[in-house]
Amino acid sequence: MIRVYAPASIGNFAVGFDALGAALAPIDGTLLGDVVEVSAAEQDTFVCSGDYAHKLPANAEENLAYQCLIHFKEHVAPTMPAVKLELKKNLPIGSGLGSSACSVVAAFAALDKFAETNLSQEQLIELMADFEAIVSGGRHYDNITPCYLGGLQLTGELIPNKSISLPVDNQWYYVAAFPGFSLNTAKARSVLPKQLSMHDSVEFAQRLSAFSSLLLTGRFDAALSIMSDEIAEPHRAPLIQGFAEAKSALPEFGAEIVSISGAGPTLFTVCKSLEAAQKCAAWLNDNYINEQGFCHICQLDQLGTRQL
Ligand SMILES: Nc1ncnc2c1ncn2[C@@H]1O[C@H](COP(=O)(O)OP(=O)(O)OP(=O)(O)O)[C@@H](O)[C@H]1O
Ligand SMILES: N[C@@H](CCO)C(=O)O
Repeated sequence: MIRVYAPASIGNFAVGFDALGAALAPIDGTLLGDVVEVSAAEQDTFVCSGDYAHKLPANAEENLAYQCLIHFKEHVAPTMPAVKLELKKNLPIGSGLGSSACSVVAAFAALDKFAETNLSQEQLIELMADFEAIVSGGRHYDNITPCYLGGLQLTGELIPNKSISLPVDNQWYYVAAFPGFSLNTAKARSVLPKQLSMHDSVEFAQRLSAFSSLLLTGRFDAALSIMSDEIAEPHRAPLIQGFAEAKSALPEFGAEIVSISGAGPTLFTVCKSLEAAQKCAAWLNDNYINEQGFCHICQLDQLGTRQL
């Protein structure tokens, strides 16, 4: 049997709309992500279990992990014998934590291992991005590649091998707070402007290229000083109850950056010490999340998708 874990991720990472994403590892060792198990069976079987299974359509055909299995059998490994594929759905849907990417990445990585198809990294990433595009209302890689490869990834169609890994300060801590309600990614994309002015396009290019270069040359504080989301956050913040209040309250507790993870409603902070992250997490627990929400202090998951 093959068992694969794929981690949650922060899409956009503030400065890189659709182009920069980071995989998350809670520092308490919690596995914040989906697990897919593939084993031999008499006939193809799909099982969806886990804390958030009941939030997905009851019909297997509408489940992305099952769709990955069908696609894999039809187009990648037609001679693969029958399997049982179980998705343990541990991430909330529409959370901004790359939940659909997690299922897709875990499913294709597990199937590739089980069938020994040895797809190249780029082939797998393309396949994963095709499926992510089905539900999110746009083809973007910023959950797929960090989830698959780990770390912080500068990623997209134009980029050689689809992704370049960027370093971060290993003293940075990230607080990820899911408030407990969902925000559909396609809806959160529909509120964005369809076009950017010349000024905004140039500024976006400058910010992302400078941020990446500063990280690559180890100038981490300078990178933080220009880390802000001028593209998506202003349009999405009004959709997320409590975000504006959190954004103005958290710097007092040591948050260097407060922004939206992916399409939201998960909020993330970057903090330069564990103590600051703990204070931010305490505030978020008291003020941002409801009974269905959760909050984790994280560092980056450098391993990405792996066999358990
Ligand atoms: N295995 C799956 N995991 C997540 N969503 C799935 C899955 N299978 C089908 N879906 C459907 O795909 C849609 C995912 O919606 P959406 O893109 O808003 O969520 P998301 O990927 O969880 O968001 P985010 O990337 O912000 O975490 C939902 O309609 C959900 O029912
Ligand atoms: N970059 C995507 C991530 C979706 O999780 C967006 O912001 O819409």
